[in-house]
Amino acid sequence: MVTSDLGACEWFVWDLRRSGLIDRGPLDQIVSEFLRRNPRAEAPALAEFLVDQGTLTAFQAERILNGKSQGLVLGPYVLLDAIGAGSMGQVYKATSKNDNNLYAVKVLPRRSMWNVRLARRQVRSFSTFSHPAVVPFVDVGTAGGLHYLAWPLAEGHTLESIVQQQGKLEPNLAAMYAVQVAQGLTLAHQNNLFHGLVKPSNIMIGPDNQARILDFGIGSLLVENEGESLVDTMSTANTLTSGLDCASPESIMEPTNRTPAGDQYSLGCVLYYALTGRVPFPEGSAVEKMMAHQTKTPMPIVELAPDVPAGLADVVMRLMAKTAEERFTGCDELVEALEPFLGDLSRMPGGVPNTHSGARPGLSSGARPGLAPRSNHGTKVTLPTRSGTTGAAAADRGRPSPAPAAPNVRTPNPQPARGPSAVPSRASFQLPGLADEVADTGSTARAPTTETPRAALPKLPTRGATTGKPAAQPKSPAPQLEPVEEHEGEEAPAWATEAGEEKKANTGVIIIAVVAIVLMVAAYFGATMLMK
Ligand SMILES: Nc1ncnc2c1ncn2[C@@H]1O[C@H](COP(=O)(O)OP(=O)(O)OP(=O)(O)O)[C@@H](O)[C@H]1O
Repeated sequence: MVTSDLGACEWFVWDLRRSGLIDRGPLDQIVSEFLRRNPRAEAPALAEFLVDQGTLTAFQAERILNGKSQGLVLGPYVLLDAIGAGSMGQVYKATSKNDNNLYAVKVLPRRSMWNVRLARRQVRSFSTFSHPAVVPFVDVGTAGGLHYLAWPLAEGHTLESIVQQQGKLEPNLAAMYAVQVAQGLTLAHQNNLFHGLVKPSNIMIGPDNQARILDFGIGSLLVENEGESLVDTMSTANTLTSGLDCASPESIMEPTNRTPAGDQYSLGCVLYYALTGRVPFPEGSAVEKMMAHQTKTPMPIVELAPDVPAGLADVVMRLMAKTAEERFTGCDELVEALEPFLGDLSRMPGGVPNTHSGARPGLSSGARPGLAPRSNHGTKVTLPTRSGTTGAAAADRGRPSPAPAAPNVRTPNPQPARGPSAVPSRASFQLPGLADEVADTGSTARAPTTETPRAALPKLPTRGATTGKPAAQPKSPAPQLEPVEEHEGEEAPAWATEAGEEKKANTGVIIIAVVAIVLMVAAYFGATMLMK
């Protein structure tokens, strides 16, 4: 097809070709067929047609209509949708051309400092073991000036969102999730990997009721130091601040001091949150929270949740001991300590996962072929085998439904048709119903996740609405990285650099705030020491 045949759709088709989403032959075939039947069609109509018949996802179509055709293919990953924005960057749902599995791909803003060699070493570490509770860090790369990290896509809802919506959990359910996480951590620790950022938003509860630890690998990379860290200091500061509610005292004093014992402390905070519906130190500024982790005892669990067994509350307090020596000798000992509180889990909706199974039903990508079998890591808990999976929670995270795609079209399309669009302009186009769903990488707003909509959350046993304060403080918008390193010869996708200028001013303020926080903490402890 020659360009002149494309009419008003010309720019869109050119951008689509440039995006790399679809091979040119099949694309031209589909477009010429569409224009033969709709000779006066504008770009939005063509985009809608491509979405309807499964060639593009709504996310991809909107990007291209808005002139953001680059960066939709990163290495082997074809971005399908935006999942959410964290402190380091934007996370996308993607499919890999290598294996057609679904992945969560975290894209760092352009020019952020990067040490791919260290990250690749991390990836190799995760290839040596496998556990149902560990979502492994499987890939890193750089494409089109952007750095990306990949994990298999985990289905379900984060523990944070479940507690925010449904309130504190039944003690035995909270204990079960803690056991699952502790089992995963045990194996990771045995493989010389710690997490470093354990918190409720990093625990995904699958439709099979299996807890899965997200973001494995990031914490280690933040503390790696071979002259340069993985990411620039702004990214590190953002990530550390976002994890403050569950940060261990020692990691607050020295951010590179992240250890298995620190993971225990953080898991203690997570368990406290699940049992009470609030984090241990919900009040105050970042500095006050940092000090509270150092010096204060959280409100007793029994005051917030009288039905939590005293022994279980004791386990949480031991996990949250101020010094590493006072905590458990390891997460395997923790599993043993939690075992008596599992109670009768067989009546749980959706059943209970068989924690001894190597299968990973809630991971979209499944187990990686060639992984070593899961080692015996001293787990003594035997939970009843689950009788069935509700599956409801997986609805919007599932694989793309087979689409009537054109032959040889590379990208499967999981998006249903969204109805007619009346918005003709390239600059403002948004497919109906998606107006606020997609955030730019450069945006400071936290985009919604692809979690099942709140109304459709699986009904987990809880103890009614949370009393007192809200279950979790709404997170402040994630500040973005200041570009610190120019990668010569790499073309930056437009969508990755937009709004960068606007954020430079904010970054300066954030740096000053971080420095001020550190100085205040130092001054506080200096004064305390002097008074003693
Ligand atoms: N492997 C994964 N599978 C499914 N969803 C994921 C995966 N990893 C991350 N997500 C989701 O992507 C979104 C953004 O994650 P990200 O880790 O960047 O931010 P966060 O954990 O919410 O915050 P922070 O960056 O402060 O830790 C979250 O909703 C998270 O649940």
